[in-house]
Formats: sequence, structure tokens, C-alpha cells
Amino acid sequence: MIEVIEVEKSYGRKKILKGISFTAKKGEITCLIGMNGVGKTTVLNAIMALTPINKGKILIDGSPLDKTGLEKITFIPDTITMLPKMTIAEAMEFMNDFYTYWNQERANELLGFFRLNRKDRISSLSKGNAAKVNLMLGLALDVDYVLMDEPFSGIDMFSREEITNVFTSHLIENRAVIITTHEVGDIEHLIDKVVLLDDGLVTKEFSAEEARENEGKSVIDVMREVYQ
Ligand SMILES: Nc1ncnc2c1ncn2[C@@H]1O[C@H](COP(=O)(O)OP(=O)(O)OP(=O)(O)O)[C@@H](O)[C@H]1O
Repeated sequence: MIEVIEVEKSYGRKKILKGISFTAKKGEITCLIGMNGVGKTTVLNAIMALTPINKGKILIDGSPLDKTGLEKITFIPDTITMLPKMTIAEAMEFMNDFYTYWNQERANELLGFFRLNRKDRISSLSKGNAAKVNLMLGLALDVDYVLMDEPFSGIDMFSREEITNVFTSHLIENRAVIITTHEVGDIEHLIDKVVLLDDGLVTKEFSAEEARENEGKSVIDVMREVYQ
């Protein structure tokens, strides 16, 4: 489990996170939802220790973040970080050389799943295919925790569909996934847990299924209540 406990973060004098707490469990997709600029990426960066926090704690499987904890997590940023001149095959080789937990079999399966051509250059990819390569590179690591920053942002409907299909496949099962988004739309049915962020705080953390079954509310219904 990832536990984010009372985390505070300022950039200069601007306080972005004012004491954020939530958990993300294995076998669940946790969705961090909030308007643009609320601090979703900052939360992911804090979990990955890419940005120092001012207060609070982040625990991975009960322990503070250290090198071992970080090796259990993959962070899939919202833009591809591979060199544009690389082919997909070269990007895969790079990941294989760099990461102990790279799983070539899983990478090949993801390539097939997304119908990607390993000879294509990163620079020649459409936005949708670049997003798929990005996901393939992150998901091919055999790690328990997957952080995805806006995986659906700015891509067409069919690519979105293919990407959502990955979430319901065995390629994800048993991992803890944290996704950030500012629009829930067509991923609503995939989400197990919702964490709503507003003005530096978690305004609500709830199970999507419980809201549906107990209150007959969709995630969007709950968001309307909280934000309006
Ligand atoms: N390195 C930085 N230095 C200063 N300010 C920053 C830095 N990174 C982010 N910010 C500011 O912190 C706030 C939160 O940014 P963040 O990217 O975490 O938001 P977000 O919720 O992910 O937004 P979006 O949905 O637009 O991606 C924004 O006001 C942003 O301008």
C-alpha cells in the first residue's frame, strides 16, 4: 500500500499541498481528480521523491520511501521521455539495460495489445501512439505500484478505448495504480477509489462502487456535489 500522510508542499511562498492524506492499495485503481493546477502531478512527484516535501510522510508497504521502495514503483509521465530519434525497439532496449525489473515478454504483449510497430521512431508517432508507447514502457516493468499522470490527456477516442482496455486486463491486475485526471468521463467504470483534491486538500476519498451501490451516485454525481 502507498500511504500519503498529511503531506504539505510549497513552491516558494505558494502552498500547493496543505496536508494531503490518502491511500492506494494493491488490486485497486485509485484516481486523483482535481482541476488544472490543483497539485496532482506534485503529489505523484512527491511519491517518487522527485520533489522534496515540506511536511508529512509517504510510506510504501509501511516503510518510508528509500531506494528499495522506489524500485517498487513505476512513474508514467504525461509525455514520453525517450529520445525522439530512437525507434520503439531501441527504447525497449534502453529500458532493458536500465531497469532490473524490465519484463520483455510483457513488453511484447503490450506492443501487440496496442498494435505498435517496433521499427517506428518516437518522433514519428501520433499523440495516441506516443501515449501507448509511454504506457507500454512503464507497464512492462514488473513492479507493484504504477503511477500514471493524465494517461488520457489529449488523445483520440479510439486510442482512449484501447488504453482503457489495458486497465481491465491481466497486465494491470494485483498492482496498485494511481491515475491523475481532471476529467473522469470514460474511465469512470475502471476506478475503484476516488480522491478529490481541491485547494490543497483532499475534499473527499470514496469507493466508486460503494457510491454507486449505496447511494446510486456516479463519480461525476459526487464530484458535482463537492465542487459546485
Ligand atoms: N517546479 C515548480 N515550481 C514552481 N511552481 C510549480 C512547480 N511545479 C508546479 N508548480 C505549480 O504548482 C501548482 C500545481 O501544479 P501541478 O502540475 O502539480 O498541478 P496539476 O493538478 O497536475 O495540474 P494539471 O492538471 O494542469 O496537470 C501549479 O500552480 C503549478 O504552476
